[in-house]
Amino acid sequence: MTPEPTTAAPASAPAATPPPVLDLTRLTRRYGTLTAVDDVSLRLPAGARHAVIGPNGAGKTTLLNLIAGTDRPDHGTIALDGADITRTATARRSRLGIARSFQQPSVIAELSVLDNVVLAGWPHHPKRRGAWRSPSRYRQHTESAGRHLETVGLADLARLPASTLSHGQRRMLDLAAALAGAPRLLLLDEPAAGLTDGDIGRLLGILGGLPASVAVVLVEHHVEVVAQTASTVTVLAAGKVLVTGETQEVLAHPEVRDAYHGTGSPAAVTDAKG
Ligand SMILES: Nc1ncnc2c1ncn2[C@@H]1O[C@H](COP(=O)(O)OP(=O)(O)OP(=O)(O)O)[C@@H](O)[C@H]1O
Repeated sequence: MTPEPTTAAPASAPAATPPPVLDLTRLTRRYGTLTAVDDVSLRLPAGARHAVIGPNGAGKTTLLNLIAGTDRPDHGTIALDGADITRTATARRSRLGIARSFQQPSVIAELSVLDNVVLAGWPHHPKRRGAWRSPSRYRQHTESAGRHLETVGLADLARLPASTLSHGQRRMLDLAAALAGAPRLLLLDEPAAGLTDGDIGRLLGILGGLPASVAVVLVEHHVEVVAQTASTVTVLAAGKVLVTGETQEVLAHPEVRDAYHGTGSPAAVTDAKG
């Protein structure tokens, strides 16, 4: 049931199959006697919309940390577009196209909303070293940051200090900052947590409008957000993959409902924490 990369090879001259954008092989992370991520394998094609769900403590954030490089596996490998990045530093992974948002938005409160996005995108600028000294490059970069703010609905607040934003707006700013590097792979850690219904509607619109070239790994307790955003899902339980498959199929499975919510009742799925 693991999603495989799609190919469009002509019958006469088979083209090389593109490597998965993300290929996790037997990833394991232990903390003392606890195995937080246990032998997890997953392959995602370019542009995938994949969710990772499971109960609290299942290992979802640890898995994102391993992919982003802020934590290291005890065993297993991670490949991005076919290149092994298991031992690649976090900053390099970021420049290779891995971006993430956090459970607690990583916003610099003293900077303006716009400058938060400018700063986040700066390491990805092809001529970043002398760019502050070039007004045209700075303008180009600032315009690009402005477009990301438009994407997340914060363009009108660009000049305000980020400290003035509500929790929901900070989450959107965190998302704009993650998009600033034009990522190949976007890791989202509970983007709907603490959002109002209105903010969740906005978030769904933003996630639905992400470029097809960006693959998304979404860790989320809010089942509606998972159902509307992800076409495939992995369920983690105690660090292990319980199942990977099509979202509707996986969410409807009684065993998943049991493992995820401790009950097989359908109501518990739609009333999921979020
Ligand atoms: N740095 C750490 N040191 C020790 N134990 C850790 C560390 N990070 C995570 N853990 C443990 O690993 C397990 C998995 O944690 P993780 O945060 O990945 O789960 P999760 O599925 O993201 O949970 P939640 O849904 O509550 O965010 C938990 O038992 C947690 O206490």
